[in-house]
Amino acid sequence: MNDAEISATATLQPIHAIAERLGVSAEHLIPYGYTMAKIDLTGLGLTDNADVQRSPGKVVLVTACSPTPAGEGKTTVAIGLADGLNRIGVNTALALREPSLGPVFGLKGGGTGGGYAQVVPMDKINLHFTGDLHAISAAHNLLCALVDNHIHQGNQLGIDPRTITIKRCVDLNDRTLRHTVIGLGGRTQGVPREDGFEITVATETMAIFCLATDRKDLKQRLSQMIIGYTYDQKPVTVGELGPEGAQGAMAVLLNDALDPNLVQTLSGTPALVHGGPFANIAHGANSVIATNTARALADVVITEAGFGADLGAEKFMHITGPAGGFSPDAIVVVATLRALKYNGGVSVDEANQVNPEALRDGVVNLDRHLDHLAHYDRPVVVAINTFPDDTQEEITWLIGHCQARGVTAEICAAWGQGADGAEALARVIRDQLQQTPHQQHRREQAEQHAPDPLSPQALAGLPLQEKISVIARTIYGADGVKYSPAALKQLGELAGTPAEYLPVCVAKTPFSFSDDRTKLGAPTGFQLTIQRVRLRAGAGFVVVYTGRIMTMPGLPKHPAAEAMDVADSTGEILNIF
Ligand SMILES: Nc1ncnc2c1ncn2[C@@H]1O[C@H](COP(=O)(O)OP(=O)(O)O)[C@@H](O)[C@H]1O
Ligand SMILES: O=COP(=O)(O)O
Ligand SMILES: [Mg+2]
Repeated sequence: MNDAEISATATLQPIHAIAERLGVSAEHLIPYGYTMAKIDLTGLGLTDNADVQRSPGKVVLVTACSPTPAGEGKTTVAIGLADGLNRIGVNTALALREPSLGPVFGLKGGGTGGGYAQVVPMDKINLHFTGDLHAISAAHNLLCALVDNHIHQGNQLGIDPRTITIKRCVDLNDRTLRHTVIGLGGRTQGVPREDGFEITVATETMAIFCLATDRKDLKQRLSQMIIGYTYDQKPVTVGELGPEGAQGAMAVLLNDALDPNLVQTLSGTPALVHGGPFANIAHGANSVIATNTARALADVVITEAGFGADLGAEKFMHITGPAGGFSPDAIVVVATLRALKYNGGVSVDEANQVNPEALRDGVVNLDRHLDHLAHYDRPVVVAINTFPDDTQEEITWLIGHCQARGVTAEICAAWGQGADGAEALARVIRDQLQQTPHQQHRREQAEQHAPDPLSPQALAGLPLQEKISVIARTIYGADGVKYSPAALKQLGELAGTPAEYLPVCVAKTPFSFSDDRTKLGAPTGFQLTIQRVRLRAGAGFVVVYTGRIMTMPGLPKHPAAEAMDVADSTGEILNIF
């Protein structure tokens, strides 16, 4: 059976039974059908972030080596690991991102795991779910409309239309919308200007939705969003649009979405699935509201950061965690034989074949990710996500390679076997968590030692260009950083302002440590090229765009949409994966 058939034929528990596993009674649920709900944080008294910090659960971050275009199974392993931990008696919940329709109808497919390690009902979660992505798109597009209306109605703020920094959004891949001209048709049609679209998950509204700790913080962050600059180059914020700003109206559209979504895995593990930025063009983790709600309700929270550790895990450490007040108590790095062989120089199609030489050549990619993660002084475990074609010899070799460098490696067969396939990994993680000092103790320890250059506190103290240099050299293996004239000008405008010490969010290809997607493995002798820089004052970070990265993906030659359909008689969704 395929993922959708496994999901459709599974017996799901009523969502109130899943909530009860977290100690949440039905009165604090906002049902979306029988098997999905939002948790009513206000009713539950969990709206104040401080409530969470009292007795928080431990956090396990799932990251990966550099992936093939199909992805290497972080979501799948995260789900399997959570099922495995519950199976061995550890009270565990998941905190994951919700899928974007871009990949669902494009190349990669859904974001609900796979095989017997899925959050379900997979078709509903991958499509409209509880409407959050639509709400975020509407809130962001309302802001864009209010900005152009302000200019049309006399432009009292003196906004220079050529400097508007926000673009309209849609939660789809559509390259033809990257560059548009709006306001055509004469005096009553608005003021003509260049515009374009970003995919919703790349917008600052999505980033703010995922980094806000509560409703008040959400509105504060929204009000700080910079929408453009005046003719004398002063920043204009959302808070200046209209007498009270536009953040209130945006929050109205986001109000219902802000409560985290609750669903279940095929094994009945509670899963909070909420917010969805990608990790190549945004910060790549689910909402801190979902992670902190899960921390308040479970002993262990398994969460995932997108793409490889050079992207999602780095941003989790330096953006998501500090915003949410948490950091990982353990880190799981998903590795697959196919991804390592792909990094060893074979094509995606050949990567599933036995090829010890390519495996040996490509394992340098995993080694560089492990070198990076060692800087965070957390237990790191390699989870080998096994595929049907994998051979025991190559798996044994990889386990031995990891052990030789002092890193525990364990097989995860959750895709094919569900919780059964993740019990061994779950026992390894349980034992690691029992050994690691909890977050508070670790903070005390950190204060006694000189911080690692990649530690959140050390990196936070550096100005932007030094931050970029540390990340490029220490994580990516670059010899240095090259800036375009535009990037240097934009950095110059931020120098001397509070933005100069904000975290950086690197927008980069996920396939290479460099900004050239063809340089696989562990490339050396390269410069990281920064094309442009954008302040996201509401999200509280500065996005640095490298290489040719785009914030509106295109559809592939044969998008997944081509095979999709609905069964006439039953309305069943067909060929979604
Ligand atoms: N062990 C496996 N065997 C076969 N397919 C897998 C396996 N692990 C993951 N997949 C499939 O690979 C794709 C990517 O998995 P996913 O968990 O979304 O990866 P990531 O979160 O790293 O992008 C999904 O279609 C999933 O069903
Ligand atoms: O942002 C990317 O997420 P995945 O790596 O889970 O596809
Ligand atoms: Mg994923």
